[in-house]
Amino acid sequence: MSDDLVAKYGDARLPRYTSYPTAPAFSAVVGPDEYASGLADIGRAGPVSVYLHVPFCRSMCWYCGCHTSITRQDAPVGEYLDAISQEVELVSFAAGNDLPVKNVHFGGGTPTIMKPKQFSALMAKLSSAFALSADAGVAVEIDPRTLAAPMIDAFCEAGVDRASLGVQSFDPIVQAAINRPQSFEQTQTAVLGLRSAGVASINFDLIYGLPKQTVQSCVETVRLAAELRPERFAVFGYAHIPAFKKHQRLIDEASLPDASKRNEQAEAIAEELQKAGYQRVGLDHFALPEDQLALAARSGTMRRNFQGYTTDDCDSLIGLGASAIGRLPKGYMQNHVPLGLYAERVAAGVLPTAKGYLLSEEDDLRARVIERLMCDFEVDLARVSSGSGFDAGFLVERNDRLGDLATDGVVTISGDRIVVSQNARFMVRAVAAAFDAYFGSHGRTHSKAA
Ligand SMILES: C=Cc1c2[nH]c(c1C)Cc1[nH]c(c(CCC(=O)O)c1C)Cc1[nH]c(c(C)c1CCC(=O)O)Cc1[nH]c(c(C)c1C=C)C2
Ligand SMILES: C[C@H]1O[C@@H](n2cnc3c(N)ncnc32)[C@H](O)[C@@H]1O
Ligand code: MET
Ligand code: SF4
Repeated sequence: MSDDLVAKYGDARLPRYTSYPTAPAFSAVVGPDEYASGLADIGRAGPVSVYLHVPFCRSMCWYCGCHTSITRQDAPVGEYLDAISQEVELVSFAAGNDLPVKNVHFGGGTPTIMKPKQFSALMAKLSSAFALSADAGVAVEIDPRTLAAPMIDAFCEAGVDRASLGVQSFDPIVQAAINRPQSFEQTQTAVLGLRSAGVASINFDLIYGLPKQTVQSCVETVRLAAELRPERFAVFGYAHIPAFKKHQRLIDEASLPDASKRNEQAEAIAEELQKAGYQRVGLDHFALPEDQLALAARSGTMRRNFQGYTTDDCDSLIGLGASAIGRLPKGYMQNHVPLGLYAERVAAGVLPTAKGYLLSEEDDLRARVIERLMCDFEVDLARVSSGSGFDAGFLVERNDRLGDLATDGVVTISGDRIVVSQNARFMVRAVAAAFDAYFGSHGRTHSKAA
């Protein structure tokens, strides 16, 4: 790929397409009533997944783009868990209390900030409020610095089978520049503990493009991380959005690598992971060849949702907790972000839905096209549109952005198939954007995250 094309499509401020339309399109058209009616309809649509957001951490990582707040005390966490428990009741009431649940995902913030008893109580609450299947998948995002042995026992008891650990970088110079000291031993202890509890799939999150990060530093982090043999890696480009995330102002912008250095780091990480036996999956994930995600990627059954790439095949996702996003067949819904407002709504017996988006049939078709592109780097428009009442050909006609991408060799279009060129895969978000009817219309810039 020429440098010109990299500059034209690779460095654009493009969404990561964990949903279509993307979150900036959400508005107050979806509120508690709309959500309740959607919940009343899903009982018959097959099993659902549940995402629970735990928006607390013990200390602030300066790069963090997640919805979280810092607390040294335990009381705010306990009060929040009471609220989430009430929300479970409200959702269960609206959906009918026999809603089949196949997957549970605890994200954050830092779910491991909960006491083991609090975690077990929350799992018990889910079991009583929903028809939680005995072999339900349970995944937890973990900060290795706050994972203690009793919590691992509670995970074992609850059937946790997947864990995602925040690693980011093992380089002490980078760690100091992002306020996230974390020794190799802390991460290793967490991995060994989780393995002995039978957790079958472990993911590490890594970030490149951090302050003071170099290619060499990235490569060393990967070498150390690969020694611990997690099944998967998710590798994010640092998204610097100080206008939204005030604490990112603590990061010295002069020490941030520029776009070409970021690309070099991303490539070096990919190369090192592949040398260590990991396969590239989607835009930014890597997995051991026998891992479920790698299998799903090879068979074209991988999915993309708010948690990134996934093997979760449920059509609906119930989001619980402040800022949590859910998806029902008719659209997306997001809960209030401020903790006080969230808790107040729930205490008043009202679903804490703040905003969302109702999908038109055309949106639904575009969402499926974009999901296949992000997962498979190709899409068969005829296959995706079959049964939708649309001839997806209209997505290609008069599509100037797609035409440009084809002229530039980023994609090839043959009949109904659109294929992203092998050496242009890192530009897949630009291809997805060519199918995004709202691209550029929300007046918000997305991150430079590659
Ligand atoms: C696990 C941590 C999370 C990451 N993103 C989210 C969570 C819970 C969810 C989220 N973060 C933002 C939004 C947009 C709406 C808002 O209320 O601000 C949502 C739904 C803010 C945000 N985070 C990133 C960016 C670029 C933005 C805002 C700008 C935009 O909408 O594009 C970057 C970012 N956050 C996470 C990752 C992995 C990531 C970039 C690679 C984690
Ligand atoms: C959930 C995961 O998201 C990643 N993460 C959190 N904040 C950012 C950001 N600003 N840019 C890129 N990645 C981020 C971390 O790797 C974390 O572990
Ligand atoms: N908070 C955890 C960590 O940073 C999990 C990933 S970030 C939501 O380690
Ligand atoms: S990266 Fe994880 S631990 Fe750090 S502030 Fe964000 S949510 Fe908390």
